[in-house]
Amino acid sequence: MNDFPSLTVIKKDEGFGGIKLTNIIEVEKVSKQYHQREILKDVSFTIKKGSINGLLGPNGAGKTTIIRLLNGVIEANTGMMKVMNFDPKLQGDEIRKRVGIVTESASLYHDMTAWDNLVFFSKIYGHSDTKRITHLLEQFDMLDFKDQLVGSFSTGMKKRIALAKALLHNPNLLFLDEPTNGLDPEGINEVIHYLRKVNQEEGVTILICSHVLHQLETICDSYLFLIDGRIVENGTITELEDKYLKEIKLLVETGLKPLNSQIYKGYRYSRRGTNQLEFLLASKDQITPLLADILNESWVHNCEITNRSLEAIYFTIRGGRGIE
Ligand SMILES: Nc1ncnc2c1ncn2[C@@H]1O[C@H](COP(=O)(O)OP(=O)(O)OP(=O)(O)O)[C@@H](O)[C@H]1O
Repeated sequence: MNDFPSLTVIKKDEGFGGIKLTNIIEVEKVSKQYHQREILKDVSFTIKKGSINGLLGPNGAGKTTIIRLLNGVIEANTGMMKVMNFDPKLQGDEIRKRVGIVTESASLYHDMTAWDNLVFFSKIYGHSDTKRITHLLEQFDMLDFKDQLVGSFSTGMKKRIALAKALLHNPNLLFLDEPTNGLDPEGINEVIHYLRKVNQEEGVTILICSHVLHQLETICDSYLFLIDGRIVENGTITELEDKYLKEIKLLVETGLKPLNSQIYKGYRYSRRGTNQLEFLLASKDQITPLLADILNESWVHNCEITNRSLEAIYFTIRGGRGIE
């Protein structure tokens, strides 16, 4: 445990976009029990500074427990954790000063205006700064609504104010617990848009807990899969695809009419619509030669890999059992 790596050491590995990144969170062999029941088992992972990460797993997997441990709200039974080089067991206050949290309930006062809520919480945080509040309301396109009661807002607007609240004290790290729950597709896209903005413009590292996989696909750099209190897999989507996507399903919109109803030039396919053929390929390397062959004979208007989703990968990891 004493050889736990220091955050000040630049790691050999390259980060996202080729930039060298340090780890902002390091977790090693952590377990947590409640009343002799093991909730987290031998959990180890790292989170790189500046990245957006999905902590994915079904209800009861232990996601919220991990967030609470990282914030020093509860203590691990065994193992080692470092958050920004602080030990949550001993230096929870230091961590909480530098971390923003958005929980499902958002904890806003519904009978107060957006502005008054943010002023109230910034005073509690000891960061009473109206410029920061105005900036955040602008960032989340809520300045025009600052004098309205939070209780009158849509779920999406409340989420935006909850995000602003979590960012009042300029945190380095943001934890989000099920941030898209209760939102319609438009609201989900909005939250994802704002999270990306916060990550890019303020350099905030983000850890998102969710059991809804497809919503996170467009935003996360890296994923952790937590099942029954264990991290069963982690990596970027490319790493996970390389490991788990053993067969590619390629849907091609084309005028091609192969003579054989099952095989075209050695590639297995099935017809999905008048101008749609779905090919089964052994790897991505077969896509270019297949398309070149088709284009020799006919037109192609579109093509897409249909089984590369995070959900498909999750099902492979989990052996076909559903996440929700
Ligand atoms: N204070 C507690 N005392 C006893 N058991 C607890 C306590 N907190 C959580 N648990 C149990 O630990 C397990 C993991 O809970 P946790 O809330 O971390 O899961 P989760 O992955 O966040 O689930 P969800 O997606 O439903 O929020 C659950 O079985 C839960 O009942």
